[in-house]
Amino acid sequence: MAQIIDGKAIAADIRREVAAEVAALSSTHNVPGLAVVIVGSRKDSQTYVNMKRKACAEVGIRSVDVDLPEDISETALVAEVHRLNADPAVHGILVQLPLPKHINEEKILTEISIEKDVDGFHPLNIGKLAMKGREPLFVPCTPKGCMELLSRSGVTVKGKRAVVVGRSNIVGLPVSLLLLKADATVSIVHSRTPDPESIVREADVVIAAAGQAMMIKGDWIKPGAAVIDVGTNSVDDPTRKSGYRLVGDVDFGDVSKVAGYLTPVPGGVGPMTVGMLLKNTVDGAKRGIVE
Ligand SMILES: Nc1nc2c(c(=O)[nH]1)N[C@@H](CN(C=O)c1ccc(C(=O)N[C@@H](CCC(=O)O)C(=O)O)cc1)CN2
Repeated sequence: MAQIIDGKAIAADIRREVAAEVAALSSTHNVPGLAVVIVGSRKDSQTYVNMKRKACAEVGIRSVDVDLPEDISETALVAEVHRLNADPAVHGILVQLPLPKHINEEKILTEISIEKDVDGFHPLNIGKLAMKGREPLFVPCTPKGCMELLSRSGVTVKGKRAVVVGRSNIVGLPVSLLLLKADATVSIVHSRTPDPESIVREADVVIAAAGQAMMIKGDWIKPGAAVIDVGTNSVDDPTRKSGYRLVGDVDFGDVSKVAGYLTPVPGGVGPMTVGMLLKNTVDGAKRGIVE
């Protein structure tokens, strides 16, 4: 049976570490500030933004709440980002994704100052992540959380075969680059890969980020492999009051019989996304202090 990696507990450790750093910074009148920007009223985005704002309050980060209407123009949103870029009390800027269809996401992410890009999505930060010998100012939160879950569980990736399932800009691509930087031998499988099972079966480390509920079965997994499930898919569940439940990209019951390590959904990677955002904000604040 796999050892279950408790993302909630590891994220709580990270929050304690961040809170101690925030207290030290605040004692020298350098309170870290995070702008949390939401456009529109998507329910899932509101949930995530509320989680981020609450987490800031818990660790002592000053959250600057920016709630903008669904029909805001791209020009007005860019102006808002520029205002936050210029605000010395703001050390990090987080624009919750996805944005409404009429706004060019890439344009907005490119306008965020790279020194405040705590999401790590600016093309310059991603570019540096992709280059050997270069380090980005910030690493995207979910991929960074995956690596942290592995290292804090004693799983080394150096010299191992790692397979990433999915190639999104938010998770699949950056986590592949992080694994490569950590000296793993990395393959990416995606919707156009023939016979993905046979490639996943070679992996010592699997990162599942395809967005397909319970796609990865036990017979895809090499015995003893470490499996990190990034999927958050809601499926109907009439036995629940809400009528649904969250499941990952991994068939948890099946894979737990084969894998060496496995993250649950919920309670695995999700809480780490917020933990890493807090950590990035503190790192940004420390970098911004002029002695
Ligand atoms: N600007 C960004 N937008 C989005 C990001 C991001 O990193 N930056 N990631 C996702 C959503 N996300 C954070 O924004 C996020 C997703 C899930 C969780 C989480 O803790 N999930 C819980 C379950 C929560 C629930 O019950 O609904 C878990 O997995 O245990 C946190 C943050 C897209 N947008």
